[in-house]
Amino acid sequence: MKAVHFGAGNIGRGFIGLLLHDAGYEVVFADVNAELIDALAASDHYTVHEVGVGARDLVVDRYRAVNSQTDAAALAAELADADVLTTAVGPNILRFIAPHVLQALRDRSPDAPPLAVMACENAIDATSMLREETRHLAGPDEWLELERRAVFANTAVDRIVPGQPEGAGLDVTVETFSEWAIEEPPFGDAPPVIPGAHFVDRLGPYIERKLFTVNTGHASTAYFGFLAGHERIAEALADASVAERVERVLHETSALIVAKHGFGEGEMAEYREVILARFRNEGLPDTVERVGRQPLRKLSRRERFIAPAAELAERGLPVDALLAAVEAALGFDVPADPESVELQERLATDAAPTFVREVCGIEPGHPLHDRLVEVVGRRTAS
Ligand SMILES: NC(=O)C1=CN([C@@H]2O[C@H](COP(=O)(O)OP(=O)(O)OC[C@H]3O[C@@H](n4cnc5c(N)ncnc54)[C@H](O)[C@@H]3O)[C@@H](O)[C@H]2O)C=CC1
Ligand SMILES: O=P(O)(O)OC[C@H]1O[C@](O)(CO)[C@@H](O)[C@@H]1O
Repeated sequence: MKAVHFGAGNIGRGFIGLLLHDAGYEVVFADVNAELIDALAASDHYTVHEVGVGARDLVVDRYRAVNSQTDAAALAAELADADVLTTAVGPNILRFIAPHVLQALRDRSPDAPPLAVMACENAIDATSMLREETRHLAGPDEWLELERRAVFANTAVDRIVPGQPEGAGLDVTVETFSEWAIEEPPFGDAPPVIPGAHFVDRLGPYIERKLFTVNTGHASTAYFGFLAGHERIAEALADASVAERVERVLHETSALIVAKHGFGEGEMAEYREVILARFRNEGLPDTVERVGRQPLRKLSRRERFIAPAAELAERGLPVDALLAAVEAALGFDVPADPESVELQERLATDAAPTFVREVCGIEPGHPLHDRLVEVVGRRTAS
């Protein structure tokens, strides 16, 4: 069994690559980072170091590595007979993976079992996004033939993998917790066997609960923490004023998850506690700058702040804490993060309604619109 995994970064090596390896797959890492690919190609194993209760050191071996930018032939050869294709590259990068998926399907024997394609990104319906990009490249006639050669399944991935310390090499430090939920129905009665993952009938409730709790909570901690002058996430949450604002945000998003998906209030309270304890893990050298990275993506319509706030506003439920987190996100000024630089430039030039429409995707007339314009207007120059 072979899996080609795009993105040999933190989640790629520290989570998805590890679980595929443990499931018995020969893993082929594909990445555009030449230094990383060369290091992987020159090595025969790396170690995933867990930190937290019950931590273990886990060895990953039997992998190969291909530079997907410069070695198209080797990549195509690996993909042609792969069983599984996964990604952990970032949602904005999926469009660059689509040509490889298309090539893989063109080269695949029509008689081979379908390729299982699973995008493992922090985004709702990331695999569907990848499928749509691929379909678009193929055109309608060819797609009719090619789509039978793959199964596209959405997934939700949860494991905190911080930036790695200098000198760590290929080894990755991760938290002990991990969850990889995969929607089962697209596979019919033949889902791939990945013991570390779990298959669910409906992914929607899981991914929304995860994104609007783990990711909303983490990003809120990062933005409130950044403004309060903290460097690390654990340190930010030790600040009572940050923790209190994060908890208020999560009470709001939990109200949506309870109302929309039927999770119990008690169950959500426990879920929040587990998550906040994960963020407080002192063993994770996680920074507010990493967790707050790419603020424009995080402020977009289907993401962790605007999506729950919009739905709460539509239901007439409170959004004050979420709006406070949005305001904090607008103050994320990190010169090393290109999206943060663009954010600050837009705040200096855009009128608030323009920003709200173009960045947050909220149109006039939406119940969130006027309050969001007011919040953004406090940060814009005009
Ligand atoms: N780090 C974390 O704690 C978690 C991250 N995620 C998600 O996983 C995804 C990856 O995140 P990380 O691993 O943290 O990022 P990362 O930056 O460590 O890794 C991303 C990798 O993708 C590679 N890449 C970029 N463009 C590429 C391309 N065109 N083709 C092939 N590879 C390419 C980069 O070179 C890099 O090695 C993101 O969607 C993130 O939201 C999800 C859960 C947890
Ligand atoms: O690129 P993003 O969306 O910030 O993804 C990384 C986030 O995902 C998480 O691991 C949660 O699963 C957080 O640690 C981290 O903030």
